[in-house]
Amino acid sequence: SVCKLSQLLRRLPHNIFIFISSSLAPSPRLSYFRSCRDSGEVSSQISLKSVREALIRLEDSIVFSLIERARHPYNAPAYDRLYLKSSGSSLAELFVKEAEHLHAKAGRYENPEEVPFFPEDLPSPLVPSYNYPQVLHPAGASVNITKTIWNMYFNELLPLFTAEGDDGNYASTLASDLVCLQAISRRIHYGKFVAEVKFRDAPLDYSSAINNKDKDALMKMLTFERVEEMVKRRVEKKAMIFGQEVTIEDKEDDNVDCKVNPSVVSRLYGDWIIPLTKLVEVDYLLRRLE
Ligand SMILES: O=C(O)C(=O)C[C@]1(C(=O)O)C=C[C@@H](O)C=C1
Repeated sequence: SVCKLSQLLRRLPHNIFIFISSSLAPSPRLSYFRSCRDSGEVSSQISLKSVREALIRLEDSIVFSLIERARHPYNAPAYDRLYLKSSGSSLAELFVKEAEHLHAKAGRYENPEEVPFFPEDLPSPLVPSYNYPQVLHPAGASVNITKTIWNMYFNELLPLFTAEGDDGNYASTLASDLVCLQAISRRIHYGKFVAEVKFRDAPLDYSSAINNKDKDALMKMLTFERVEEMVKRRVEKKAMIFGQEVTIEDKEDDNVDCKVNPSVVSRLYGDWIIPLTKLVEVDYLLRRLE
C-alpha cells in the first residue's frame, strides 16, 4: 500500500502540494504566537503590523457570523425573559452561560484573547494548561466590557440586520448569536494587544498621559483616522463580496442581493466596534503602570 500511495502521489499535479501545504499553514496569529514561544522572546515579537493583521482576519469571522445569523428572522421569544416562565432569564442568557461553561472546561478562557460574558462561577478547565505567551500587562489583562457589547448587540445591532418575524428556530438562532458575540468581543478586546504595542512603541509619551489619568490625551494619541476609514470601507466591501449568491453563470445584473446589508456592517464598525476597541485601549493603558 505504501507503493500504491507513492505512485498516486507522483501522479498528482504539482500545484496540489502547494495548495495542501498552504491550507495547512497556521493563520498569521497562530504563527506569530508559535514563533514567539519557540524563540522565548514574546515581548519583542509583537508589532503594530502583526496586531493589525489579526484585526483584519477577525473582520472575516465577524462578517461571516452576521451572514449566518441573518438567515433567521429576529425571533423575539429567544430574548424575552417571560418566555421561559420560571427561570428568570432569557433563553439567550441561559444559552450563552451554558455554552461558556462547556468552553471553560475545554480551556477557552485560558487564552488571553478570550473574554467570557458570564465570568462568574465558570468551571476550571479539564485540559492540561497551555503555555500562552504573556504579552499583556497583568493589570490591563482583566479589562472586560462584555456587558456593553451584550447590550449593543441585542438592543441595537440585531434589529438592524435581521428581518422581523419568528421562524421558531431559537436554538440555531442562538447558536449563531453566540458566534457573533464571540467574534465581536474578541475583536474589541484585542484592543488590549493594540494598546500594549502602542505603549511599547512610545512608553514616555504614554506614561505621562497615564500618570495624569488624561483619557482625552490617550484617546488622541492612539487614534489614526485614516486607518479607521480604511477599516470601514474594507468591511463594507467584504460584506458585499462574502454575502453574494455564487452562481456558475456570469451575472449581467449589477444589482446583487447581499445576505447582510454592507452599510450596516460598515456602521457596526464605525458606531460600535472601533469606538469600543478604543475604549478598551484607553482602559488598558490607564492600568498599564499599576
Ligand atoms: O489600528 C489601530 O491603531 C487601532 O488602534 C485599531 C483601530 C480599530 O479599531 O480599527 C482603533 C483606533 C485607531 O484609530 C485605528 C484603528
